[in-house]
Amino acid sequence: MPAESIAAERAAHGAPTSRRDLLGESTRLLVRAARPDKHHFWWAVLWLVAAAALEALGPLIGKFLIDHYLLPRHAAVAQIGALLAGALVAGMLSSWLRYLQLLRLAGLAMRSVQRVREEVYAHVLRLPMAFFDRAITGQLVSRVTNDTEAVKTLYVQVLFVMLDSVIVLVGAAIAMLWLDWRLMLAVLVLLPAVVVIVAVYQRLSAPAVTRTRELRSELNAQMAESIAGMPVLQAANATDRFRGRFAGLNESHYASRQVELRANAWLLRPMLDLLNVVLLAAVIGMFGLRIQGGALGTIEVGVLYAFVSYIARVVEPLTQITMQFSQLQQAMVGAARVHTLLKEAETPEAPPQAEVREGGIRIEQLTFAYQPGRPVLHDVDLTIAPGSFWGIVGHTGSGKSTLLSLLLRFYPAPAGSIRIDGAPLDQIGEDHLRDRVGLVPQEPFLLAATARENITMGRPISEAQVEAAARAAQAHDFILGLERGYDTPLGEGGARLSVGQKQLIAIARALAGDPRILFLDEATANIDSETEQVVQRALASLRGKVTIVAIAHRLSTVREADTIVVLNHGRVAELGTHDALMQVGGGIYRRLYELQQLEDQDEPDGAGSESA
Ligand SMILES: Nc1ncnc2c1ncn2[C@@H]1O[C@H](COP(=O)(O)OP(=O)(O)OP(=O)(O)O)[C@@H](O)[C@H]1O
Repeated sequence: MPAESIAAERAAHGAPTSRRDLLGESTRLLVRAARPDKHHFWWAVLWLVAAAALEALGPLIGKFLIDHYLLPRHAAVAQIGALLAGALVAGMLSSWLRYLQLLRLAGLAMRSVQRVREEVYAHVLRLPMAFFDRAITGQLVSRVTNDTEAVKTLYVQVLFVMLDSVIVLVGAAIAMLWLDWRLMLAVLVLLPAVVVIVAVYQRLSAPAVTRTRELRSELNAQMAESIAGMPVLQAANATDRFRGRFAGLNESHYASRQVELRANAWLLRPMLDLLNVVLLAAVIGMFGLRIQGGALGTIEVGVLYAFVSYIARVVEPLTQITMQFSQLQQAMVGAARVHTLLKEAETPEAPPQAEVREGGIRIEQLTFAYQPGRPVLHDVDLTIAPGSFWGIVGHTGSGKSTLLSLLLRFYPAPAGSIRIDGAPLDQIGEDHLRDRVGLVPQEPFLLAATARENITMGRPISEAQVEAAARAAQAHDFILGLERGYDTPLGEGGARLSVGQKQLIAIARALAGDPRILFLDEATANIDSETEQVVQRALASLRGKVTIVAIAHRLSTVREADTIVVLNHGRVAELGTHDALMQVGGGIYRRLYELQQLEDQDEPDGAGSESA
């Protein structure tokens, strides 16, 4: 990604804050994830409508009983019995339909969330490295887990409660309209009051809801960071400070939740209860006026009964809808954050036009900047022949890792500045490139899995290939020495192995894909001299078969290289074999080498890590 767009992305990072954005983005996410299950949705709506209609029958039957049998004192047992049985059957049928719709909607909600979670994870795996420069692991994890869980709440609230409430509301409104449209108007006129209550509530609590969510993901982030850096944290005696910081965050989270809850407790429930009373008073008041005017016929007592029942049915769903608002808002914030993450541009996939065949690399006029106007590599020109062994050395910050990242296409280099076997790097298909190019990073990243799984990394690699790679990496013997050989679980992060052994597994993994090019990023920085020699032997055995580009702080690792590049402030300062570079009087390489020799004399154990 060009430096400009990295900066632009950085500026654009973060969840949307305006309410319209939240609603729009959350809805888009919900609809998209639920689309494959839309037939379930429509069935559920159908069941709900039928259930609401059956439910609306209850008060109507009640009205009929009062008007036709109770008030006229007409004891027609059979008819009354039939009406009561009808009400019972309608009630049972309605419950059964609700059960059916619940099954459909719950299934839809869970499958949709499953889809969202998988999509988010797959998306994160395809994001460019520039994204991870600014991403905070804990927050990212929080998006994939907590925020997708919040999306489920959204489905549950929107689909179960809201949909149900709206349909019951419409059913009751139709029944009231049929009974007495003037009374129905009196009830409806008061309904906008609910909209006002909800709007005021939202305005008061929305910032607190967003902040609560942010604080929760900060809590997660701090927890993740602390666990990852526990040895440093304890050694630096920083636990008290971290505990204090965590407590501070936790307190802010509590305060923010309090603001939300207060808005809920002071505004929502009391106002809605008040509304209920006002509605009842309005209906009863209208009846009172009619009595005074002498306009009340006996037949209207049944209507009064039905209205009082319906008002309860109207107010309950409204209460439900508004009471859910706090959770709904949290869920919307979560969904919008998931949506924002999904909008992050993925690494553009090159249409596979070219292939890595022999592993020759040509770098031409390569200039690269992470931030606009601050290049960290300048006019780098290198031609690396297939099968050759190159070392890259230089002071800290001279651009070695950046060069490697560009060669690995973790960041896009300017068009045409890097070619592999004559083809521009960006024209090589992603899968093919990753198959043909292996990386051994400085920190060997091992999965909590067996030695074999750590080498194959899920690729379809035969047992023979795994063993051949392990042999080439000089890892075969120590793996056989483990109690279950290749099937020995290595513990989390390879906890059971020494740093050197982990590094050899990482080399075996890189070789198992049968790469044409192998990059090593300070692969010997954390191992002792003895293990370094093992790595050197492994590299020597690959000479002529695989192009090797190794960044090394330890110059002994690349001493035997065909060519050593010395980078200085992002420029190629020196280039040649070890012997040639040692001849350069006052040269950087020679100074670095002599310095290291002095250090090695002071510290004969080298890096001093455990031996492999
Ligand atoms: N992701 C990044 N975003 C912004 N600047 C970066 C990034 N990575 C490295 N830099 C900057 O680029 C310059 C070169 O860094 P690079 O990591 O390539 O050096 P290096 O030679 O590998 O150093 P070291 O030996 O310490 O690993 C440094 O000034 C560094 O601050």
